[in-house]
Amino acid sequence: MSTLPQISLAKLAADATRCEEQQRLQLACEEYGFFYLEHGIPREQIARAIEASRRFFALPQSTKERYGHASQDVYPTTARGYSPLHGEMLHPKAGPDPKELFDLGIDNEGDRRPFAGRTNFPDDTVAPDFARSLLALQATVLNGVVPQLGNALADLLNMEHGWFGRHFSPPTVLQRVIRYPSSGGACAKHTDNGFFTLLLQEELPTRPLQVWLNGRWIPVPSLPDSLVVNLGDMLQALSDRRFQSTPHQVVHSGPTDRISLPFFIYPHIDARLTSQSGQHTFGVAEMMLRNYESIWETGKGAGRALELQ
Ligand SMILES: O=C(O)CCC(=O)C(=O)O
Ligand SMILES: [Fe+2]
Repeated sequence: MSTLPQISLAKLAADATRCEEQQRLQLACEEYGFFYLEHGIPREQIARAIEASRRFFALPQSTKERYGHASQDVYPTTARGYSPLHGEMLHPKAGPDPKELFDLGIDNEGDRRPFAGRTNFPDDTVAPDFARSLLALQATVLNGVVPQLGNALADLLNMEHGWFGRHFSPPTVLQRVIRYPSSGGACAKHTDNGFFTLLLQEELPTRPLQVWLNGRWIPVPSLPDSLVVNLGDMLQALSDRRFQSTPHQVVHSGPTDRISLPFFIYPHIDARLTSQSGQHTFGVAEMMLRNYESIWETGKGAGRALELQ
C-alpha cells in the first residue's frame, strides 16, 4: 500500500468527475508535492523502452562513452548523452551518485538555444531500438500527459485561460534513462528544479524511491499503469510556495538492477514567468543554467539540495 494520493487523467478530462478530481489534485500539490497519476500509456511501450535501455547499458563501457557529454553538440553539453557510474552528484554530502544514465531531449535539428538540439544517440546497429523507443515514449508523454496535467495545474494556480499553452509550446524537456546497479545504486536527496517531473519506473519487489514527508522517508513503490509525478522548484516558486517541491532520493539494491525513466518538464526555454502574487519572476533558461552549473561545475547539487539536511 502506498500513502500518496492517486489522481486519474481520465477523471480530470471528464465533465462529470473533473471538479472533484481537481480538488484532489490541489490537495496532492499542497500537502505532498508527489502523487500517482493513472496515465493510459500502453504497457508495451514502456516495456520496450526499458528493454532497449537495458541493452544499451549492457554495452561495453568504451562504447557507451562514445556518446558521453564531450560528444554532444548542445549547450550545455551536460544536458545530453551518457554519464557513467558516479558521474553526477545531486547532493555534495553524499558525493557522486552510484548510477549511470543517458539524457535526451526534444530532437529538434538546428535549434541552438540552451537545452535544445539533437542528441548524439547510438544508432540501431549499436543499441537496437534505443533512440526510437525513447523518442516514441516521449511523443506519447508530450501528447497524452503533459498538456492535460499542465492545464489542470494552471487552473489550480488561477492562471488566465490558455496560460499553459502559451508558455509550454513546446516545453523544454530533459528526458533521462537511469540504471541503478543491483549491488547498490542511489540518487542522493534533492529537489527537482523544473516545473514537474513524470517518472516511469519498473515494477520491483523493492521500493527504492523515497519521499521526504512529515519528517520521514516514505517509500514510493511502482503502481501498475500509474506514473509518479513530483513538483519542482519552478512550480513551487510560481505558486508562491503553496505547492511543494518535495525532497526525494533513491536507495536501491536487490536481485536486479533498476531502470527508471524520468521526464523533467520545464516551460518554453525563452519563457519568463511571474508568480500569482507577482512576488517571484524568473527566466527559464537562466534558472535551468544555474541548476546545471550547480550540479556539474560548482558541485553544490541539484535543486534545493543545499537547503536539505
Ligand atoms: O530514479 C528515480 O526513481 C528518481 C530519480 C530522480 O529523482 C531524479 O533523477 O531527479
Ligand atoms: Fe528527482
